[in-house]
Amino acid sequence: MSQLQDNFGRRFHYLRMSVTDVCNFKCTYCLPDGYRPDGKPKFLDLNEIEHLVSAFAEVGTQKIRITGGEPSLRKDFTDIIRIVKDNDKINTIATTTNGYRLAKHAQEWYDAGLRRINISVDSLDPKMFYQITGENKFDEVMRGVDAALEAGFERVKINAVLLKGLNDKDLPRFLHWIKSTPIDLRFIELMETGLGHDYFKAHHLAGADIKNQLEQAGWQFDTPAVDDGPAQNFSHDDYQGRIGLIMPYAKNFCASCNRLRVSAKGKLHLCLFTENGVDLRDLLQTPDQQAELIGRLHGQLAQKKQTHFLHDGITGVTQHLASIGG
Ligand SMILES: Nc1nc2c(ncn2[C@@H]2O[C@H](COP(=O)(O)OP(=O)(O)OP(=O)(O)O)[C@@H](O)[C@H]2O)c(=O)[nH]1
Ligand SMILES: C[S@@+](CC[C@H](N)C(=O)[O-])C[C@H]1O[C@@H](n2cnc3c(N)ncnc32)[C@H](O)[C@@H]1O
Ligand code: SF4
Ligand code: SF4
Repeated sequence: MSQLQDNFGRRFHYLRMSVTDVCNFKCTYCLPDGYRPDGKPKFLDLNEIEHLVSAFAEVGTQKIRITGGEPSLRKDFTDIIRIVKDNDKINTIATTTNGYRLAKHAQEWYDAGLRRINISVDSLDPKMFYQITGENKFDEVMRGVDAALEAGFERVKINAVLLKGLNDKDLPRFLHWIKSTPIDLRFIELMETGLGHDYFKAHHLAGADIKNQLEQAGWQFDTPAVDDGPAQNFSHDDYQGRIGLIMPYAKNFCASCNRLRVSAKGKLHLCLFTENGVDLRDLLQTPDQQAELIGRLHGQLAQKKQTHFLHDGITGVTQHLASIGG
């Protein structure tokens, strides 16, 4: 089967698969009032996930990131990892987590086949962490980071959303941490979402400010590999860790887009800020639907737009990133 490609020559070998919308944190930029169930949600079950993974693998997907909401809230999270691992065509299994179950389960997830883990830590000041996430769990999450480092993951990345007036004084602490800790630290520019307009106005901070500070301190830009996504990465001889910047408002950010998304209820999203999701669930019920499912994927790829429209304040269907897994 042919590889998924859009009309702009971009190839899509990376699937961000959301497995739940539910989250136990209340990050002020994402779910400030916490998760609000909409009826009794029925998220993709293990069979549907297996069929989804199998179809995407057939059309060139090599990397799957399991995301959410908080993916580790699923009781069958380890089984989901195993399902992805059982597909020989997928060579990278990753997850993004708020880290609250990591201290207990890092080794179990690694043993099931998970190899890369991104953990959200918006501040290294426990009080600020609490203020941003609504949860007083800084120590627990940091124990999780240690457990991930010990479990032997190929990559441990830390995500911090840049927030004016909140964590914008934290750079020295973060730098001190990665001097002797081999993690990839990523600063993510706050993105506007449907419900986050006022928050965005109050707290958006351009990643370019951090980039200037890093360059002045001798950090070197790492030339991206062909298949790298949109993050800009930097390294420094005096530091064991590296730094990545995700700057979605920067020029040409979307040129290297290499990822597709499927929501926890089985909708394909061609972009994080797409106008609507396209239902795949009716074709996830039995293995013999795979050819039809692949046909739908190819048909949809032809509709993918060149960029997002965030500069015009158009956030599409995305009310908050927990609804699509970031
Ligand atoms: N606008 C936009 N933001 C993205 C994209 N990919 C990641 N991000 C942002 O970066 C956040 C963190 O991404 P992660 O879940 O850590 O995954 P990733 O950046 O793909 O990580 P790697 O696979 O390790 O490169 C997401 O939740 C988004 O906020 C993208 O394609 N477009
Ligand atoms: C939606 S969360 C899902 C996974 C998990 N719950 C976590 O927080 O890591 C994925 C990522 O999206 C980021 N994120 C959420 N809302 C955002 C926004 N408005 N702008 C930029 N990043 C955002 C979070 O910081 C997190 O790193
Ligand atoms: S960013 Fe992640 S941890 Fe925070 S509220 Fe959103 S889904 Fe939950
Ligand atoms: S904003 Fe949309 S098009 Fe741009 S990189 Fe992200 S997912 Fe791809």
